[in-house]
Amino acid sequence: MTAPVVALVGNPNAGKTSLFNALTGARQKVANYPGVTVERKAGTLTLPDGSRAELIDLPGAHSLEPRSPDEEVTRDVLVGAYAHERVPDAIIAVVDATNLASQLRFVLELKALGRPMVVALNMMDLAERDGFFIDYEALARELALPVIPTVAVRRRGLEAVIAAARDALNAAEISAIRSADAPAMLVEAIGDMRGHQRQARDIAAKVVSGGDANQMTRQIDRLVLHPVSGPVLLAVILFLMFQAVFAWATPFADAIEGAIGWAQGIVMTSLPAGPVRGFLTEGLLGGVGAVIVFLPQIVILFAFILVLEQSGYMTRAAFLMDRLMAGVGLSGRAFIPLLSSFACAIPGIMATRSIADPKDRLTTILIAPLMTCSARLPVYAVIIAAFIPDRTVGGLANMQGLVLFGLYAFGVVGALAAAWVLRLTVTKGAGGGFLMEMPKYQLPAIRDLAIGIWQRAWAFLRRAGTIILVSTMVLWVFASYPKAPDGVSQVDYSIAGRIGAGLEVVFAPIGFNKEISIALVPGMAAREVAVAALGTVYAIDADDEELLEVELADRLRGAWPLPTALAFLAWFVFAPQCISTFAVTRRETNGWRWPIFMFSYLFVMAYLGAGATYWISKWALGG
Ligand SMILES: Nc1nc2c(ncn2[C@@H]2O[C@H](COP(=O)(O)OP(=O)(O)OP(=O)(O)O)[C@@H](O)[C@H]2O)c(=O)[nH]1
Ligand SMILES: [Mg+2]
Repeated sequence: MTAPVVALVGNPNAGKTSLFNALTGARQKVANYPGVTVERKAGTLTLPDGSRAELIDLPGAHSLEPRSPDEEVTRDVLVGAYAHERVPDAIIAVVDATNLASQLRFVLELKALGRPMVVALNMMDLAERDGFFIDYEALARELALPVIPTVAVRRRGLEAVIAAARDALNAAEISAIRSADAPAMLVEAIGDMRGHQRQARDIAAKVVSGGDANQMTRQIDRLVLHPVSGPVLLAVILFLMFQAVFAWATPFADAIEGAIGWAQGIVMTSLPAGPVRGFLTEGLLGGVGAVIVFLPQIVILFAFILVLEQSGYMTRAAFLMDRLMAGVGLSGRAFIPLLSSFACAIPGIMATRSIADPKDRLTTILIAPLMTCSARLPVYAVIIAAFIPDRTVGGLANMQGLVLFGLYAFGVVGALAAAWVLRLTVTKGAGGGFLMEMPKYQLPAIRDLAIGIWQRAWAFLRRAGTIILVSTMVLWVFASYPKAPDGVSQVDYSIAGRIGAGLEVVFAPIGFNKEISIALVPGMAAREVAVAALGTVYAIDADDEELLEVELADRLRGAWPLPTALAFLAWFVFAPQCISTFAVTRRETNGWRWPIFMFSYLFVMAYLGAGATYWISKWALGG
């Protein structure tokens, strides 16, 4: 017999994924805002008798009538709309105990599907904190379902949930359920929306007493959402974040840099000159090493983002930005996907599945790459370190941090401008309103934070060890051969140099030299590769001593005029993203049309942006 399938279903942000992770040992993304999970995820649940079940985590939904692509997934899984997938044999309905009154309706709807079901009354700790008293035994009687109080993040109530799920599976004649006509049950389940609503209200009135939903949350929000103090607070938080990225990272980055230099020294003294030594010092340590130096900055940036996500602040930021976003025809819903794009555009584009309106969603997908993904941080950081003085301005702000903040801001402004134009042309249509429940505030759990940071750091290092390493290796070969005769620059003479010379024709008008033109190509594989590529290209043309003594930033400072450096930064603010972004755009929009459009418009924006930066700064500097 195949293992039975159990699905976790419930309203957004009720704690389904937290429960899923606790029950299966998975580490799927959990965050304190609705719409985190947008696809079906499966794991294995071990039942008390040692047998196994497949546990499925689903996107949050409000009902079986989907309002957005992610809610559609939930409905389709429940009714078995996917040919290759079995209808779940049992449902664990996850309910946020502090929002029982509004979430019970969905539970009643699910119950009408006629599948064996267990209710996990989650977030009981918060219900207690807010002074609710919930008579869950009475609730079980009213629903005629087992109700288990749980605290997913403290692993409370897990055994009871598993036991109840097993009982539900055992009691049911599974084969009979499997053959039941799920779509017909669905029609019936949705049919009685009004009745469910009334019944939900009646039940909640009977079993919930006391409690002031979210009193603390309301008090904090008075400050955080205030028309004046709200935006000020948001600006302060963002300012601190970018300052910290430079200020706190420096000692760690210096240590990593030191270690790389030390390793280069060892390789040089212990290996004879030749391709192996060349690759190790110029490609691996000079190239990939130049990227790894930015690990501390990535970690700091993510620590900030994770704390903001977990605390519940992110949705408030979305709310504060809503006016601005509505002004360019975006819905407030677009905020979270755009915010995720600061990590990487790929999860950002996936997160647009929680946007109901198709044109709204398409616009958000198209502008997501303009949000500065973390892969661009190394690019910005190396140029800033080389060209922007490490000075304090106005007594408290570090200039490098300010410039970094400015670059992120440019990306956002570019995105808003692009959205505005798109909304008037290609994705014309009415914008949606702001429909998003505000999550309760919570202190982030240290363990979750640590896991989140570790996952990001590890993902970065893995990229360095795979895609960045391979691209750098290829580039090193192309830039090292054929061998140049004495007195001729190796890079100029190499294959990469000749390709670069060809590209330079295109890029010279915006101030780019041959080395930059070479670096842009592998930079398409992953942004950081541009840094690795510059590291490698300049290392190949440096002699041994120079390689050991001079850091990449200093080498760039010697080689580039300031307008070129600024144009290079501007290019990366707008430039078409990596190949993976186009691949995911193709998947989410079902075709090549939109990814090609995306590439083209970003290319034009980057070219014009970099060109304008180059010529204006050249003129301003009197060149
Ligand atoms: N205090 C407390 N917090 C919880 C509990 N369960 C989940 N959380 C928190 O609630 C937030 C939402 O949890 P998720 O597991 O992402 O919720 P979800 O139902 O999967 O949300 P979507 O995927 O957006 O539908 C996170 O910040 C969790 O840390 C709980 O029992 N008690
Ligand atoms: Mg989830």
